[in-house]
Amino acid sequence: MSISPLTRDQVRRVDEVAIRDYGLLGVVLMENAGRGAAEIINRLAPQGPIAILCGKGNNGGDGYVIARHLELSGRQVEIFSVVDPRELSGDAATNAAIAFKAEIRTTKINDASQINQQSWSAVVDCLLGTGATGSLRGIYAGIVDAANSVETMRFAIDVPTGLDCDTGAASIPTFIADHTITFVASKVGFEIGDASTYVGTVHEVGIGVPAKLLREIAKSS
Ligand SMILES: NC(=O)C1=CN([C@@H]2O[C@H](COP(=O)(O)OP(=O)(O)OC[C@H]3O[C@@H](n4cnc5c(N)ncnc54)[C@H](OP(=O)(O)O)[C@@H]3O)[C@@H](O)[C@H]2O)[C@@H](O)CC1
Ligand SMILES: [K+]
Repeated sequence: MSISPLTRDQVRRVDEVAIRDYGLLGVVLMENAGRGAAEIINRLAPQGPIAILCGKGNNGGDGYVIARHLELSGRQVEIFSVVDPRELSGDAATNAAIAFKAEIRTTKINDASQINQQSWSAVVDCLLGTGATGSLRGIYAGIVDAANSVETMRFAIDVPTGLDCDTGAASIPTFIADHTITFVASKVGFEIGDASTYVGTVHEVGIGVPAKLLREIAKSS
C-alpha cells in the first residue's frame, strides 16, 4: 500500500501505535525495515565490501539488521559504530548483540578518517533517522564528511543524516545519498528545496504495520 509523504511526527506515530495498540514488536518492525533495505542494497550495490555506519539510536539498529542480511546474501560487510555497541539500548542493542555473536566485523569509530582507509563498493548511512534534531553534534559531522568524500555508491537509511525530514533543510554537512531507502512512506521534506540533491532516488519500504493504521495516519495531520 502506497501513501503520501509523511511528517516526522506522523511516521513516528505509526511505529508507536503499531507497538502500543496493535501489539507488534519493535524488533519485528526493525527486522522488516532492515531486511527490506538490505534487499535493495544487495540489488543495487556493485560487488565489493560494504561499510555500514551506525549511530546510537534505532537508525543504527537498522544497520545491524542490514549487515546480517547482506552477509547472508554473500556480501562482505563491516560495521562502523559511533558508540561501543554495548552502550546501545532496546531493539538496537538486541540486533547489535546478534551481530556480535555472529562475528560480523564491527569497529568503533574513534576518528572519522577510519572510514576512508579502504575502498568500499557502498557506504550505508544508518547514523541518524527520524530522531535527529538540529545541526549534527559530536563526531557525526566528521563521519558524514568522510563518507561523502569516498568514491562509492551511497545509501541513506530512512533519512540522509543531516537532512531535516520535515523542512528539507540540509545541515552542513549532510550525507549525499545516491539512494534513500525510507520506511513506511516518503517524507514531506524530501520534496522541498534542495533536498533532492541529498536523497537521490527514494525507495519506500513497508515495515509490516496494518493497512488500517496507515489509512488512519494518512488522514491525520
Ligand atoms: N520501532 C521503531 O520505532 C522503528 C524505528 N526504525 C528506525 O529508527 C529510527 C528512529 O530511531 P530513534 O528514534 O532511536 O532515533 P535516531 O534517528 O536513531 O537518533 C536518535 C539518536 O540521535 C541522537 N541525535 C539526535 N539529533 C542529533 C544530532 N543533531 N547530532 C547528533 N546526534 C543526534 C540522539 O542522541 P541524544 O541527543 O539523545 O544524545 C539519539 O541518541 C527511524 O528513522 C528508523 O530508521 C525502524 O527500525 C522501524 C521501527
Ligand atoms: K540515516
